[in-house]
Amino acid sequence: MTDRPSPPSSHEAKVVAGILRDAEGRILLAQRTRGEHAGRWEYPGGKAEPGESLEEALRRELEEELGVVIGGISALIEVPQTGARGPWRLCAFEVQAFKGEAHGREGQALAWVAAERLRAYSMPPADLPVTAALLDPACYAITPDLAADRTEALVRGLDRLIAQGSPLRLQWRLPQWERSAAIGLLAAQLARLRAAGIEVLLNGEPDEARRLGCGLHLRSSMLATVERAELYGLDAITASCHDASELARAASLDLDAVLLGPVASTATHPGARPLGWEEFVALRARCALPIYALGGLVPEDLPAARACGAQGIAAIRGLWPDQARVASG
Ligand SMILES: Nc1nc2c([nH]c(=O)n2[C@H]2C[C@H](O)[C@@H](COP(=O)(O)OP(=O)(O)OP(=O)(O)O)O2)c(=O)[nH]1
Repeated sequence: MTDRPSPPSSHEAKVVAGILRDAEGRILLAQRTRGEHAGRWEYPGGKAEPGESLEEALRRELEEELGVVIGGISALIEVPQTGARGPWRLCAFEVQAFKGEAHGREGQALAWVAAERLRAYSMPPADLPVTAALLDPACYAITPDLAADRTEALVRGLDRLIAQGSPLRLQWRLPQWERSAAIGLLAAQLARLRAAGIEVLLNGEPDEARRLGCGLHLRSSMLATVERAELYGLDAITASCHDASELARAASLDLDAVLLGPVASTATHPGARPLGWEEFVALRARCALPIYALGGLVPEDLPAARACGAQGIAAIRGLWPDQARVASG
């Protein structure tokens, strides 16, 4: 587990936002009536006042704006951002219970939206990571770098991932394998992975992913050269990023998420300088894509990752089940 990040700086403005659900599980959005994002939809809330805790601010804002009194809350994600007026942070909370019927007390329109419809609503950029935290897996596993004769070990690992039963993205990356063997095994495994709720992204070419009907992961060298038109019709697309210019490139291609790292030192790239959480936050603040933190991380790092604006963690060792047995057996 990595060291916890230092707390956000005190000069950073905080905006709190609440995820409220109705009896059918629909989520409440409010339409902004003024300012830069007028007309866009957001998770209800507003700016925390000096000296106020985040919970106090959320309680006050939701009472003022919606006329509801909230019960327990839990942190979902914090999204550090850099705006024209300096650094600020969107702090989103799941609201476990509330009293009262939500109504737009400031003249704003409200909508209760089924989770799978959230992305149909135009939102401010900082909300993209919040919506992704609600909808997409927090864990992004990468296949271990097994030798080409280790099919059985790989399939055993997949069996265990499926048995775990938790939502997952899985990058199919087998650099030591013949291309046709790597793709042939994925074609044979794809249906059962998908049936288990595992979303597969092929580390490879757009055409290969299109033929298989799976997602695509772009290595950073490919991120630099790929054209948007080549990505047409693909499921989820992610990319490897290490700096601000790669993040900007990924944003310009409107990718679904990126992997940013290494956050801590990792055996996969022993010579690479770790970013650390502070640098991760600084890079995250300049970009509004969902970002998985990569490099030396394990599931216990998830709360720290979410507090730094990460969608979750991406890992080979940290997420591949029973790695020791796969490596030796
Ligand atoms: N409440 C809320 N605000 C959000 C979200 N996403 C996002 O970018 N924001 C921004 C819009 C505003 O600039 C700021 C919220 O402050 P506010 O609701 O008190 O708005 P305001 O009119 O006083 O501020 P401003 O637009 O004049 O800057 O955070 C979100 O999901 N919920």
